[in-house]
Amino acid sequence: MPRERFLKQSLGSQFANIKQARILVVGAGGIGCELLKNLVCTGFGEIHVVDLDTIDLSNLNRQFLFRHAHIKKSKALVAREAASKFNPNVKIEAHHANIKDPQFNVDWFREFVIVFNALDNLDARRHVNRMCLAADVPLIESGTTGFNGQVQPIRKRLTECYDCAPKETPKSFPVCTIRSTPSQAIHCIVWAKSYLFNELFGISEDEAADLDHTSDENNKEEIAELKKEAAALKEIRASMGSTEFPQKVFDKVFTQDINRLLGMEDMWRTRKPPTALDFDAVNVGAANVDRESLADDQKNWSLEENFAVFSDSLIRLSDRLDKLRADQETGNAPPILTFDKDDRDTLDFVAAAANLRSITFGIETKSEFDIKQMAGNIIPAIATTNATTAALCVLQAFKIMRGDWAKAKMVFLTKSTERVINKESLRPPRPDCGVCATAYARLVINTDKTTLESFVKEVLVRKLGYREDEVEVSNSAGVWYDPDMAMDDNDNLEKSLNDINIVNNSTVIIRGEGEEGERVNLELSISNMDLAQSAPATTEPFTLIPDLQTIPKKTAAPTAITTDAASSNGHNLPTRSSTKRTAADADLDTGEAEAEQIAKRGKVAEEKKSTIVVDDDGAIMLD
Ligand SMILES: Nc1ncnc2c1ncn2[C@@H]1O[C@H](COP(=O)(O)OP(=O)(O)OP(=O)(O)O)[C@@H](O)[C@H]1O
Ligand SMILES: [Zn+2]
Repeated sequence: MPRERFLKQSLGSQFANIKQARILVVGAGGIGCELLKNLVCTGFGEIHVVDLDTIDLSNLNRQFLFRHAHIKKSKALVAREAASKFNPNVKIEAHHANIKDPQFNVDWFREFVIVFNALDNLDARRHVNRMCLAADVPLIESGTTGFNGQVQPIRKRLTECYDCAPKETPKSFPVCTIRSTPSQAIHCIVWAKSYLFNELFGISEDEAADLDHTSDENNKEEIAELKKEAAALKEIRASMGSTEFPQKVFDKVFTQDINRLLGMEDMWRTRKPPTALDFDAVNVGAANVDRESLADDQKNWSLEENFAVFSDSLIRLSDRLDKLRADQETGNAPPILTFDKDDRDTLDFVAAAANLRSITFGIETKSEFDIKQMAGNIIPAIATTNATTAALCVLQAFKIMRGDWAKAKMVFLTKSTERVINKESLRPPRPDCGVCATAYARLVINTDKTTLESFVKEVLVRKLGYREDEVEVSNSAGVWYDPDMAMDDNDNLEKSLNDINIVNNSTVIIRGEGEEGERVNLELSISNMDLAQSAPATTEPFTLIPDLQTIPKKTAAPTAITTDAASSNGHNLPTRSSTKRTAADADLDTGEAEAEQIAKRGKVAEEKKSTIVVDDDGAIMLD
């Protein structure tokens, strides 16, 4: 069959392995669709794809496995149907589910040769990272933001895991900035979306993720006032549906609250004070607004136009909530509305309210189009970036399938006039990573005579400094001791290590805390003292090799770097290393080292100023 012949020609002896391989793709979105197509065309034997979502109109421009007729259908199931047409020899299993669901347990992960992440959020990425570490399966992590893409191969013990490097988390804003002293359009957008919208139609502001309450303690008085303001707004919510409702809301947030703030003179010593708006004055002007012109979402609306959209969307949303209430079955929680950038009514309200607030604070207003990007944390997803990143994932997978981890690389795609694709060598695991760090030692001990109790008390507590009530002992047969099994009623304590499968040449995992906090995991390889030929002479009933005194402490999962909420869509690319690396270390060097590498690769085409390098994994780099 020609398809197989071509694949054999391009992949050589590796094709047989690829044909047998069972792999997992998590996410069937922008990268996932491209990846699935590549993997299917490459002939991977069995591909599982997991996605929890359904297809949306806005996915169709880049998630090319989906068509208009598929809107509202499961991404995973449609992706399977569409991708299997590329190569009927490949078995594709689709799971319309959350990868965090319990059926996708460690044993399930263990069945795959490689796992590919094609996700869009930190939480799911972290989960898959942990599962792959636990199952000891290689993971190829990938992500894109606009023109930037990144691919990171991850292997337990060998490379950094996803959590070894700090990750960007969406920025949150101090409550006082949002509620009292905005100075940028984004502050007013967050106010409209997370405060005003939620107080009127949703759940209270305390739940909003983009509000940071850490400095509340230092601003106790102002926070108390703000709580009163919110309570007064809740009372106004009760008059929803009445003809006075829009004016009541407007008066409250654009007149009374602003006047209260103006009364706090200290606040405006170094800042430009706001100007309260007057409902009647603006209302008169709004009568002449040409409603047709408001359809243009790239235009900056005037004060009156914002007012018209504000009042109109307020009525539309109130009617919707009223209808939901009327249709509600008794006994259920009261219905609420949630902001959705693609929901015209909610977007109109947030855009107009944000702009009216900007006007009161003398901040430049934004078009509805811009506000949609900022409120929805949208970064344009670029089909070409996704396609290139997916292709780079497969190239890394080939190396991993060959077991050639020395050649596997972290790959970066950037919008650059120099080199578009850059690579870095993979780094070893961070020794104190809260997720993947593990300490290793050999324990020579008499497994017939030592009981679990003396193992915990002598080796773990006395020798290694673990706390008896904070340590867990497990091996492939299960957990034998953990803090919830109190010393007194753990039936295993009297058993010998042999009896609980802690035998010669087996591995025991220790997790837990010492006096100074949580320790990285400890993996002990057991040698039975009677059988161990090299057992050193000792007065102790056991020997640790090396003679560990303590186990390093875990650090918290690093999330130190934050990014503007308006410029992150949760793709959350790990940042490219800023540390200088030696020529031998990195593949990015210029000068002699690079010339040597290029010469080695041997396939250099030079044309005036530009250089094309065909890398050993087939990637073409354009200088
Ligand atoms: N926990 C999870 N389990 C399974 N699939 C997930 C999980 N979290 C995210 N996904 C899926 O990962 C995919 C990521 O794709 P992508 O980044 O293109 O996002 P999108 O939601 O399709 O598009 P956009 O966010 O740009 O509108 C999505 O299809 C999403 O449903
Ligand atoms: Zn790690």
